[in-house]
Amino acid sequence: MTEKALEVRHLIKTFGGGRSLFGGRRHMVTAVDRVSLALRSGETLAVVGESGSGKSTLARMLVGLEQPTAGDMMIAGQDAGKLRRQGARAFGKVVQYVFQDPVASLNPRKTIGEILETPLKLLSGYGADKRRARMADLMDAVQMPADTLSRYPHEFSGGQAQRIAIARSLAAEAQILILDEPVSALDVSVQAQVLLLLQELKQKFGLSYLFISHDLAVVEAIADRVAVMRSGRVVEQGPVEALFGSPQDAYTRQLIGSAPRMRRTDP
Ligand SMILES: Nc1ncnc2c1ncn2[C@@H]1O[C@H](COP(=O)(O)OP(=O)(O)OP(=O)(O)O)[C@@H](O)[C@H]1O
Repeated sequence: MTEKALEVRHLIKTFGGGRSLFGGRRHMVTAVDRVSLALRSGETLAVVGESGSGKSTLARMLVGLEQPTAGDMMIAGQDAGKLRRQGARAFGKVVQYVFQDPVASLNPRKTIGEILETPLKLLSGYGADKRRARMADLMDAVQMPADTLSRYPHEFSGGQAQRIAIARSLAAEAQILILDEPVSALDVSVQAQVLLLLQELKQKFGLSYLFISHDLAVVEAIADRVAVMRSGRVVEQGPVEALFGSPQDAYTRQLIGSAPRMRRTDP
């Protein structure tokens, strides 16, 4: 893999503008405003900021759920748009997205085995026996029992469901994960366990994480570097110790000042 897992340059996304049905001007929102940042291979880059600062829009553009208004996006050294045009298979083998609400992200009508089967069929090209073995390995990797595969999403707690969603994101053997508030819906004690699991998986499989969060305690526990967003802009970025130790920007200082702390979860 190239040195940079992800890179965006001067990325802009505006919503609205133009004329409404009734002829009035629609209010324009610049959700992402000339953002430049890079996720290096093997690191966790946290993007942090209050609600509405543009974090999710940034993540959604990277995986093609939103189209940028302007700017460049590179994924594993390739233009993101070009990579996506190669199809879901090519794209899914490079980058995966993990959602905030794990239970809602799993199809309630399918067993966990069926849920994992879909990306394995689409992305791995393995036969049935190999797929079964791979599913058992994935459950093992996320520390869930093998009988998980025959059960349904509603049978699991939020933390267990997020482990399963993480297993699904690993099925394609993509090395870049975009984690959009992956522990925000979980209790604090469960958050710590899932963060520890993410750290272990990152080391084991050589993953790179773009970790979106509004929670500085979580970010301090998991990130190598942090980018702070406010009103669509990156106001400060740097290594986690430097950013928390001596924040340069007034807004970063204010965010840190009002946040509870959490211990780091290095395995
Ligand atoms: N589809 C959309 N149409 C119009 N405005 C949007 C759309 N999506 C996001 N926005 C606006 O863009 C801005 C950034 O939103 P975004 O969801 O990216 O922020 P966020 O930091 O992820 O917040 P949250 O943590 O609440 O999700 C907000 O002002 C939001 O209202």
